[in-house]
Amino acid sequence: MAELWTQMGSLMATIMFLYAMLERFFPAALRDTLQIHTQKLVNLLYPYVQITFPEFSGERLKRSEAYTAIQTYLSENSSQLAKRLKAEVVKDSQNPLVLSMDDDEEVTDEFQGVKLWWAASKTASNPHAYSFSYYSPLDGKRYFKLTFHKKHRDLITVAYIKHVLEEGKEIALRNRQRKLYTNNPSSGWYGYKQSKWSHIVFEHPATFETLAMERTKKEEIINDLVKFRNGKDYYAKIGKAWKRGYLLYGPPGTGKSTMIAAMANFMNYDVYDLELTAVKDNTELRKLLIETSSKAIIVVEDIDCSLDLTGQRNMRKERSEEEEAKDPNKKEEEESNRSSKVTLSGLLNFIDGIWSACGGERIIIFTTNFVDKLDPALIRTGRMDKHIELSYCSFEAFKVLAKNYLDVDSHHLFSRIGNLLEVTTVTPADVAENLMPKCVNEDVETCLLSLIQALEKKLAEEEEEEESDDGGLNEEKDKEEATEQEIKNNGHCVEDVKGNGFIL
Ligand SMILES: Nc1ncnc2c1ncn2[C@@H]1O[C@H](COP(=O)(O)OP(=O)(O)OP(=O)(O)O)[C@@H](O)[C@H]1O
Ligand SMILES: [Mg+2]
Repeated sequence: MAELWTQMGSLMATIMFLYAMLERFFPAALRDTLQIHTQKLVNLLYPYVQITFPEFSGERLKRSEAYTAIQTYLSENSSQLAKRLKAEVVKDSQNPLVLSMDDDEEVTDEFQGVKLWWAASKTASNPHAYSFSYYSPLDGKRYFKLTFHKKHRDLITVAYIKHVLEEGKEIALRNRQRKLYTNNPSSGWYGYKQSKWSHIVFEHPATFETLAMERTKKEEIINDLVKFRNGKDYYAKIGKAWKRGYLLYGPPGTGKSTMIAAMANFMNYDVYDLELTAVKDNTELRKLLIETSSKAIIVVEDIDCSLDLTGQRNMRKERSEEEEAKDPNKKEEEESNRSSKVTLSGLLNFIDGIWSACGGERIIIFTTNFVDKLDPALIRTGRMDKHIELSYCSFEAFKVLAKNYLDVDSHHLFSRIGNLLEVTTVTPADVAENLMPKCVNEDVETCLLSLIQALEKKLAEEEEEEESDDGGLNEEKDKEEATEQEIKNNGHCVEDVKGNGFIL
């Protein structure tokens, strides 16, 4: 291919030279005719179209998104074909060292049976140019050049370039280092380089495989997520924003937070852990939403506690004057807290208002220990599309934990554990804690026996509790019977303020 270009190049140069000569020595009328014929000759001899994609574009010399996407696409798809590669350290990537083709290198690609050529090039640098900018427009600029036969013009300019840009962005997203974000208090939003969200690298190891849960339930959730991920066109067709809400509910330690991590890992999404109590008002909530990216899970943990802000504020009002005199700054701070209010309607707007559609491909998850406490408006279908209950440890869930912690699929103690799990209410967190070897040499049997011991203890406690509850009931019953008897014997009975019956 390179040789072909060289030959073509010299031929073109010759034609151009002849054309310049003719232009100089021939009259205008003849020149026009010659120009038309020269162009025809050029088209005949050079049937290729070239498109260049410069690295920097626009007045502010912003790095072109198209260039970055093409570079990523070519690194993944064609870099193994290139003979000369360059290695670059890329920030925020899972694989920090990325290989791409070097300057003046060339690779081929194929699209729907059509062959195309990509070349990485750089314009000659101007030694006399002087600019304050590191990427001077006058200096050597990098660009990609795409060459293809003119008969495929429509296919390439529309479908192929779209495919390359989309694929490039998709690869970059796949290879990126995922982040766990948390919202900053708004007092810090306006400082130098301060943003609304702070982040760290998201590295939670939970997966659906390690999640202790019934297999059918797990599969149902996975299928739901897959359907959502592939549903871009479907959501567009039905005119619905591309987002989905999950409500995870259940007692503490049943795996709600673990499931969120497993979902994020499965979907390859970032996680935005929204601390509602740090959000001043509905406007701030909206601003936070706008600054989330797509392919993200927005989480509000313990939604029942987060929304109960008014109660907390009323309590603050009751600070004594003495305390305020001691610390006037604190008073100011509390005043500002008092003025902060995220309302239920603000939260509902956050979930499915008009702004919530920006960005797309987002999952919103609420967690709670007390599903009955939530306002029905918050969790109605359409808002929280799927309600998932995480409950006490079943035998099936135990088997997943045994595999995770002890690497065993079966054991003669399993049936005893199964029987105990049927009659006790113990969380996967408790089971996991007991399965964890306490010392280096602890074997499987010892760990399982320690779990059995813990389960038996829990069962005994529950039985004792039940008995004492029954005892209480019986006591009450006896009291009632005695009162009735007294009435029969002596006359009327009224209750005092403490509820103790006494006889008139
Ligand atoms: N279903 C589960 N599968 C695997 N591990 C679990 C599961 N449930 C709990 N665990 C273990 O217990 C620990 C606590 O679980 P997790 O934080 O997910 O519970 P939670 O339901 O979010 O509790 P809370 O309501 O208190 O926030 C986890 O670190 C994990 O090791
Ligand atoms: Mg949790």
